Amino acid sequence: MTPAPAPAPTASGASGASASNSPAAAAPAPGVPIALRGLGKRFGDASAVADVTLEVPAGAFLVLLGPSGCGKSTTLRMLAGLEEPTSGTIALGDRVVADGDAGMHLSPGRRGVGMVFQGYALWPHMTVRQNIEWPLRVARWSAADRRARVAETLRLVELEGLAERHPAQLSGGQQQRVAIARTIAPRPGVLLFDEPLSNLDARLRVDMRGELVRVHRESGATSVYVTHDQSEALAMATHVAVMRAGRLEQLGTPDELLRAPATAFVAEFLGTPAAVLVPGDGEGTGFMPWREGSRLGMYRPDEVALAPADGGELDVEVLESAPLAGRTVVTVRHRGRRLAIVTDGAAGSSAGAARLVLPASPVRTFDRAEGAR
Ligand SMILES: Nc1ncnc2c1ncn2[C@@H]1O[C@H](COP(=O)(O)OP(=O)(O)OP(=O)(O)O)[C@@H](O)[C@H]1O
Repeated sequence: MTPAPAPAPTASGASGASASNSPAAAAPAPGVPIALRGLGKRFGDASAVADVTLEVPAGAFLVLLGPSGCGKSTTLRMLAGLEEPTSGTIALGDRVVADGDAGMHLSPGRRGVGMVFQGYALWPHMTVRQNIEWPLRVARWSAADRRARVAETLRLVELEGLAERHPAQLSGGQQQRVAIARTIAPRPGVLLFDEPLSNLDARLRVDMRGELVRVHRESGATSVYVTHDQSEALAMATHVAVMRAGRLEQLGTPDELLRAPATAFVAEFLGTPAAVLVPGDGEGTGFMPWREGSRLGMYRPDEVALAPADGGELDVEVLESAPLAGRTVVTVRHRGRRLAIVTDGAAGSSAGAARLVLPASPVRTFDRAEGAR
């Protein structure tokens, strides 16, 4: 990935008395590139994040993705300034905001970051307008600048008609939008999101994804978004950092991760359904599926087929079939591993013993021991 040229870092909205009375208050804040170098966090003897190095350009939408406990939230909290790294550095634009080795740590208010939490707490006694205006008052924006920015932010989140309501008079999704508006109002150069959609119902979650990405783009900020939901990550991200046990497993665009996963873990974590991984030995057309093999061959779920009678090379047990956009996802078990393949029509939907036909060679192979790390 080629980082975009770095724009001059902003003194940035959130803390800027400089924004007050200034025409600059009406200009979009440029996002800043984010660079983590050897970032680590220990809690006593336990390592929550270890040696994470990554860089994204200004305006990126970076998603931190991984299973529960892999260190996503801790990484985000270090970016926000809510946790101090125990090693490594965080740079926002040209500014190093935390250095774990040197014990240097800028407070959250001095970083130019805005954060949207899962449990967004709006002030219940304030109207929507007053809630959004609050951080601008704290940052000492002038009354005229505040009025203009609140109107602009209300338009951006499409809440113009609800400005005089109180939070209790809003739906969950509308409250979430107020929380987002309040965060982006001071024009932070970096927006941080910690599973902000997890309290919403499934339908609203999908609608809000699109809205969040639009708000991100129009705000001009660089965003970092934590989720364990891979479909959310793939739908929203310009860059995905897959984390595992505190470490960065792979950084790439959604397309790169799906086409060229660096590890078996990434291949199995991403995709609907995920790639089919089969133990065996050899490479390319020489790859032979074999139970004791030291490698894992990766195949695309729609290139593996159920074999006609007497055909096929891989004994499996069909567990279930489910429709997916006019095709069928067949879930099978092979030597204790659940695999899902995609077939046309409703073929092979009956449960029981079956065989699979594999393409002539796997897309790629992984070291099996590494995959099981
Ligand atoms: N304040 C703390 N004190 C001790 N250990 C902590 C603390 N915060 C997090 N951890 C540990 O650090 C590891 C990473 O936690 P973190 O919350 O970053 O994971 P996560 O990927 O965000 O998980 P989830 O998706 O479940 O929120 C976990 O093992 C967790 O128990």
